Amino acid sequence: MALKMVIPKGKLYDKVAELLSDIGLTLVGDSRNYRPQLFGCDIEVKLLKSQNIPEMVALGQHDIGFAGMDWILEQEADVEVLEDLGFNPVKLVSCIPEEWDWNEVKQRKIIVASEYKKISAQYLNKLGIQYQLLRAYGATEVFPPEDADMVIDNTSTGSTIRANRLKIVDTVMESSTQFIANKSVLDDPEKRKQIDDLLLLMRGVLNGRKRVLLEMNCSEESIDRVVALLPAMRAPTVSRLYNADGFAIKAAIERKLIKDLLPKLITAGATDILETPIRKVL
Ligand SMILES: Nc1ncnc2c1ncn2[C@@H]1O[C@H](COP(=O)(O)OP(=O)(O)OP(=O)(O)O)[C@@H](O)[C@H]1O
Ligand SMILES: O=P(O)(O)OC[C@H]1O[C@H](OP(=O)(O)OP(=O)(O)O)[C@H](O)[C@@H]1O
Repeated sequence: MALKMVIPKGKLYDKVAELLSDIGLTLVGDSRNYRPQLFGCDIEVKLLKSQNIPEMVALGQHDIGFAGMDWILEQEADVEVLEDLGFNPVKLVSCIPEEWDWNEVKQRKIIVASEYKKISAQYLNKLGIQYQLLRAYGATEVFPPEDADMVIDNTSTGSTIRANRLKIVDTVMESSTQFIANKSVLDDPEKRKQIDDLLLLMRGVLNGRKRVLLEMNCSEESIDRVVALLPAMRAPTVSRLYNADGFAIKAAIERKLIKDLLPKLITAGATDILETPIRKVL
């Protein structure tokens, strides 16, 4: 039977669609079609609001899906988290009006607006303060000061918090997009194999995005200096140049090291340096 996959519409969609495309599965459908086709495999796809996904996967309506960790925890969804994809990172923060003193606010009973009722209650209970929770349905940051004393909401750039003249008092949790599965589906050997294969390819793509492939030439005299600079996955590949003195070197290097590494390689004697993206590391 076809594997059933649920994909978040909204903010999380683009990164998930890009990942699927990078593993060779292309989503086809217009933006109002919530049942796109996934070409290249036997997987049935449906789009849902990301808040509905953890519950639907836990119930077994869908075998696998993608959802923010915030909504997995908020719904206490009993799903298997297969991989933290790291996409769309946010922090859930508690905020009060900019000019208020948090130590004073803590002393009285406060009204707290949030879309995350369970996570908020757990946080506020831990603080040991008196509160009343108000379920927000978006635009949470606009509630204070007239309609609430505090908000607990997600933030990415912080611009919505600043624009509404709020300040952060605590980080309640961090969240990013997770690849999840229904727990009992993993007991089905055929579906398990399909899911494991998807996971292998996704991890290959995520690892590939962290690295680039560097190729360069160098002379006999500089080879030891150049190789010593290369923090390759294992050891760099070194081969002799045909009909010439010197070597060709190839190594997969962490992307974040490249900026500092390239000038050092040139100083050490590397020439003809090529940097290319890596699609997958398996
Ligand atoms: N500004 C943001 N940047 C990155 N991720 C976000 C941001 N806002 C929310 N998210 C994440 O997106 C998921 C869905 O949140 P939310 O309901 O706010 O967005 P949406 O349903 O995609 O958007 P909308 O309600 O505007 O259609 C959550 O897991 C949340 O953590
Ligand atoms: O830190 P920032 O980069 O400003 O992003 C955070 C804001 O983005 C989301 O709002 P959204 O645009 O989805 O509106 P909503 O509050 O109506 O859900 C979220 O709920 C925050 O309000």
